[in-house]
Amino acid sequence: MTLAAPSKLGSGLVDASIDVTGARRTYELPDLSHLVALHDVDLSIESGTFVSVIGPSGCGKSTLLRIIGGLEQPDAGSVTVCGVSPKEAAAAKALGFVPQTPALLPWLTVLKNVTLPTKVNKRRNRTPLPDMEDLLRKAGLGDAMHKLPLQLSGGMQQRAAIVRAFGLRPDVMLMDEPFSALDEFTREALQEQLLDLWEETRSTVVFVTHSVSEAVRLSDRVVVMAPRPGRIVDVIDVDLPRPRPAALLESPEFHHYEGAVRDRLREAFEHGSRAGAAKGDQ
Ligand SMILES: Nc1ncnc2c1ncn2[C@@H]1O[C@H](COP(=O)(O)OP(=O)(O)OP(=O)(O)O)[C@@H](O)[C@H]1O
Repeated sequence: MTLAAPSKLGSGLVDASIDVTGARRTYELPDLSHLVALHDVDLSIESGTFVSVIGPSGCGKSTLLRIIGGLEQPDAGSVTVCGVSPKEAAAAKALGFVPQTPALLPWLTVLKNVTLPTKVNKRRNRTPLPDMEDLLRKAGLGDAMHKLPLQLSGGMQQRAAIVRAFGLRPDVMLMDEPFSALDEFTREALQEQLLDLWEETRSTVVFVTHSVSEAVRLSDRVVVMAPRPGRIVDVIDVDLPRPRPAALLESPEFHHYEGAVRDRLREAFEHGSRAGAAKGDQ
């Protein structure tokens, strides 16, 4: 399903697309050998699309996310976000980031945590910011907004972190395994809330995950990566209707896409193991 792009971006930039062309990232290791974390990666993401990135551990998912976010530079190739360099996009406050752990400030209430970035970040040409209390209520945190993070479960803290990130109305949202520490049911509930928030904001999302069902449920497209060297081996379009309630996970159509992603992922794992064995890895 192709989603309509927002008519005007909050950051004032033109179009919330992402273009990665021929990106390569090599790390020098302590023994002076080189590890190719990303090898000639090409990826085009249309504005307003939800894209998941999945692949075996060490295949370069987080490296790709960091490069898109401007936190690392590729050794070769180019990256544009909203038509400009990642650093320019970050400076225009077009980028949002949700890490694996919520990283809330422990001495501030949930409400103060989520409103702090909107007070700190001065933005030009921005569309009005959402009512954060309303967003917290929609995320099921209505009764928790005046509590401190330590009084909340891990799932509630991560929900607050997601509200905080979406509250800035970023044009592009980068999410690095935000639900990895949560149990399956909390995870499913948060997927639903994330989709609700995304329906409102229509940010372009790049979401790193190890879960096949999570990738299929959330995404318009699933990018499958393989390691040694880190690269994209397939991009699978998920043509399922939205909204996608939990009941959809039981449907034959959903299982079809899960099977397709799992097959490609299995190949990526097998290739990674062969390449590792050839190099003498354990
Ligand atoms: N700063 C660094 N210095 C050296 N090697 C690095 C560095 N950052 C990442 N790597 C290596 O690059 C490869 C890709 O790492 P990356 O974290 O992008 O993988 P990933 O797919 O996100 O893994 P995971 O699923 O385990 O989080 C890995 O082999 C990792 O050890």
